Amino acid sequence: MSAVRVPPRVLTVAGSDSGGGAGIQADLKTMLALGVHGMSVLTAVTAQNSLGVQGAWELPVEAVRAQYRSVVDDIGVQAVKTGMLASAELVEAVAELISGTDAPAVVDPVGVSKHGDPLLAASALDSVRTRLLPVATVATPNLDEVAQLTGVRVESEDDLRRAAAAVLEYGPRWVLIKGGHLSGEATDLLTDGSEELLLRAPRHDNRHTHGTGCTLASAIACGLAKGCSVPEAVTAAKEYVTGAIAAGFALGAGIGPVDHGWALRRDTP
Ligand SMILES: Nc1ncnc2c1ncn2[C@@H]1O[C@H](COP(=O)(O)OP(=O)(O)O)[C@@H](O)[C@H]1O
Ligand SMILES: Cc1ncc(COP(=O)(O)OP(=O)(O)O)c(N)n1
Repeated sequence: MSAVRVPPRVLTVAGSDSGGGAGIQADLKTMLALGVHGMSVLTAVTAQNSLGVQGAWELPVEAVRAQYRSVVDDIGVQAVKTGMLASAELVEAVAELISGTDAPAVVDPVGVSKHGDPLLAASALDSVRTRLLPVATVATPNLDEVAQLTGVRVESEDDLRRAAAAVLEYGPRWVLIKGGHLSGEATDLLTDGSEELLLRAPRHDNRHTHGTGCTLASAIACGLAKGCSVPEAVTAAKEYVTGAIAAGFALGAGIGPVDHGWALRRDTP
């Protein structure tokens, strides 16, 4: 009789993207593609498509707490990933829940969508700095989020180091500064303040990049849940997101999604 295999379990705490390219939908697709059991705590609902965000509604704090407790107290988690948290109240509640959970946390401090639509209230920035970043195993800000959180503007690869140092001041164990919005190669910097890893990938000339940040952060959480070190998990996640961007496809009239299924097709003869 063969033993029943129980896959690692990963929880995403994030908002819904009705268009299926980012948010909870991107996270769960990434988790399926990378062989873990994905679970979700919904924080907000967005009406969203390839053209932008047409509306957003956050959930009550008690609904977020209840979902989290249902999952963690019964099923258990090997890693948690956070995305859109919308308000200071939700940021603080989620930070408190994570601090009481014995699992690594990947914090994607989502601020605005690719189209410039706000996904986090300006009044929540301080809670992200002082409550959420300190409980992160890895924080994954993009360049706009770094500027919002620290005031550091990144225009070159050298600036990535200054940005990373500024984010580490808030207490995450590691920070991955995503250089996807820089010109040239798609270079990200991972550091814990002593070890440093520059992750370079060719820039794909593909406009269908909706959901890149959510996909990368979820893939990191999957690696951590499988027992990888942070540098190993980030290296594998970068390879996954790069492939997903290369295979991104047109949907709607605007920016289409990355292709979460590309690795499944590669791995399935
Ligand atoms: N056109 C691209 N080609 C290759 N990699 C990219 C491209 N755009 C973004 N990336 C990579 O995708 C990941 C997510 O980065 P980014 O798009 O900056 O995040 P966000 O979606 O949070 O704005 C990073 O690893 C970044 O380097
Ligand atoms: C509901 C929701 N959450 C997060 C985002 C931002 O996703 P990201 O992966 O950073 O991708 P872009 O929106 O920048 O393409 C979102 N749009 N919606």
